[in-house]
Amino acid sequence: MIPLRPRRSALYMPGSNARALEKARTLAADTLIFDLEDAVAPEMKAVAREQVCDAVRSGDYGSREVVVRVNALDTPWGEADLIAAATAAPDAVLVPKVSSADALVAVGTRLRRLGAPERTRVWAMIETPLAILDAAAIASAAHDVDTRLSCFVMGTNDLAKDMRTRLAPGRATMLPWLMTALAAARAYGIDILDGVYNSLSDEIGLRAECEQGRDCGFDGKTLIHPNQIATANDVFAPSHAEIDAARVVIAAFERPENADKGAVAINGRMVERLHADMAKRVLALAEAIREREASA
Ligand SMILES: CC(C)(COP(=O)(O)OP(=O)(O)OC[C@H]1O[C@@H](n2cnc3c(N)ncnc32)[C@H](O)[C@@H]1OP(=O)(O)O)[C@@H](O)C(=O)NCCC(=O)NCCSC(=O)C[C@H](O)C(=O)O
Ligand SMILES: [Mg+2]
Repeated sequence: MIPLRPRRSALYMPGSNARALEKARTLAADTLIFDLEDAVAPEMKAVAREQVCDAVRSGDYGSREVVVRVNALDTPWGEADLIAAATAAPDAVLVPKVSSADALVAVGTRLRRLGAPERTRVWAMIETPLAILDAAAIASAAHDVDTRLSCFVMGTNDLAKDMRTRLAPGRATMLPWLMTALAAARAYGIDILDGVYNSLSDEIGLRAECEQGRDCGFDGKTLIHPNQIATANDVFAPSHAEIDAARVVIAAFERPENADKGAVAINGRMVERLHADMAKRVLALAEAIREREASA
């Protein structure tokens, strides 16, 4: 089976909030994003950087993936953030407001010169109009090993701001941009996470947006509050019915009588070998989730 990293739920927290960094050690999120950028006031940037790097170095987050969102390199804090992150060595450094592949090359090159270990990957926020227009070129940076690019993260709040778009239920205006970024990510073989849902207590609205994101093809959703984790984990995991159906499809193509067939009928539906590939991915994801939760 293909090894996969579950990223159903990626919880942001302000790096300046020591209580949140502490609490994250016990939360069920697959991914933790320690923010040094927009969630941190300018006068707290240095404190946040130190707290976040101490937290990363503590190694207290078990099987959760740990990501540090730095300030952009062209801000007063970006260089110091990268230096600190390179030493702390999180699973990934998330770069905000990326609008070109060159910006990622600059970050990847800087991380290498700073001696960041290879396992520290680079993730890119897709949250500017230029990033949407040049999404494929930015994603293609994943083929340049120097960039370390392995994941896109949608920044729907910044996108709405820059586009002057209203965030509305159903996200009709946002969908073309979400799907453009998604196609770019898939074309170059990287993961992609959906943007945040700003309401802290509307579980029905959150679930609907998670389901929309899953149906679009996102690997998971970025979150802002612990009470959003269970919903994202539930929606982005294969359901029992999907796991059972995947087993049926795989078994059908393993039968000797189907060895030379490209398509078979199962319960009145055409099933091709591409569906068996999809079914194997469903099982691999379910297994990866089981392993992550077992070692949390
Ligand atoms: C939105 C919040 C400021 C609300 O915080 P608060 O009022 O403290 O919430 P609660 O009292 O309900 O908190 C209950 C307990 O949970 C802990 N908590 C809260 N939020 C988090 C969190 N994100 N991570 C970890 N722990 C959290 C509280 O400490 C309480 O703990 P306890 O003491 O045990 O009771 C707050 O939720 C928050 O700051 N959220 C994250 C904000 C953030 O990081 N924003 C930046 C990313 S969003 C973005 O910019 C995306 C993108 O760039 C774009 O453009 O779209
Ligand atoms: Mg943003």
